[in-house]
Amino acid sequence: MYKLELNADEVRDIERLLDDVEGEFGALDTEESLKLATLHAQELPRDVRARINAFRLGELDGVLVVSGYRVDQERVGPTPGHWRERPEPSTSRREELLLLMIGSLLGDPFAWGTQQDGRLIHDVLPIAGHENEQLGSSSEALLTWHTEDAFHPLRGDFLLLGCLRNPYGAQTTVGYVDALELPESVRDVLFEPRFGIRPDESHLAKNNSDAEGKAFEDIEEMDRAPEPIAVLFGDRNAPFVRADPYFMDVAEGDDEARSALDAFAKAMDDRMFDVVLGDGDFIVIDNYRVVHGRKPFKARHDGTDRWLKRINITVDLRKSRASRPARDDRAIR
Ligand SMILES: O=C(O)CCC(=O)C(=O)O
Ligand SMILES: [Fe+2]
Repeated sequence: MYKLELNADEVRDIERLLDDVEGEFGALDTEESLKLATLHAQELPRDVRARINAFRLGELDGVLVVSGYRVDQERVGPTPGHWRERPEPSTSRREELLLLMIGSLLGDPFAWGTQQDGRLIHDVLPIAGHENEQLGSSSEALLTWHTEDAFHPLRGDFLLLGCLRNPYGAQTTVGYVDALELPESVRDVLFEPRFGIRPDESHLAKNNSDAEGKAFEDIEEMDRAPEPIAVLFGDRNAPFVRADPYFMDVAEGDDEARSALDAFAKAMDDRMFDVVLGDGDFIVIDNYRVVHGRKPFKARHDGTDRWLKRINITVDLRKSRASRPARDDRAIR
């Protein structure tokens, strides 16, 4: 993990930049705002930009934590009980803007029409009733490690989380695929398209307000008949990963693929480590090189719970153009 600890000058410069530009933005999830965020990202401190660029190019390892930014807890106010109930206008606009600017140094933010009602900026917080689900909004269940949106060919290249608060130190888990020592025979099988990944539950109709339309039909189809894909791809010696074992299957009778997947999952389980995000920490996860999850914790549901902001970043918006209704619509539908 690469830790970028902002020094006092950098924190001051970032605060000033936010002060100077915040007023130029209307709603943050418009094309206009995203364009502006890309421009203003170039005014972040030089060393911060240099490190994020090195990260983008894969020079650093696949997890970057930027810390030192301070969150005004009073301004942010109580953690909502549901992502639908987040304050409007947002009380954490500055943090959302900083998240978008960091993301803009890596690529372009995009949304899913089938997740959190198509919002660009997600709220990750414990929801009463979801305690034991395989969802970011669970708490008492282990959120098993995964590639973000592993089931989808248009999944993000990078995942960014900005931590507003985490009073009880709930642990995010992270694991590097290139740290795994796998027998050659297992590696061979993992490079073959013999694994199906079903959509995780955040994309299901029941977890969205309005679940009509083609996008949800596509999700249903991916759930019914997931396309066989390879778990490892790219360079044989430093492979990329695409996996979400909780939602994975192999063809009936393909015992070789089943045992390769089990060996892979076991090797990854053994190498996962914890990252506790603190107030004002921003974590960037390379969604091709690293898997992530979250350990169980006890939610309070009293306005003091852990609260993260989340965005997905693609390095090539054009890949999803046919799945977005308009050039300036960032949601895959
Ligand atoms: O809560 C966390 O630390 C991570 C949750 C997660 O998997 C996600 O937000 O994609
Ligand atoms: Fe995730």
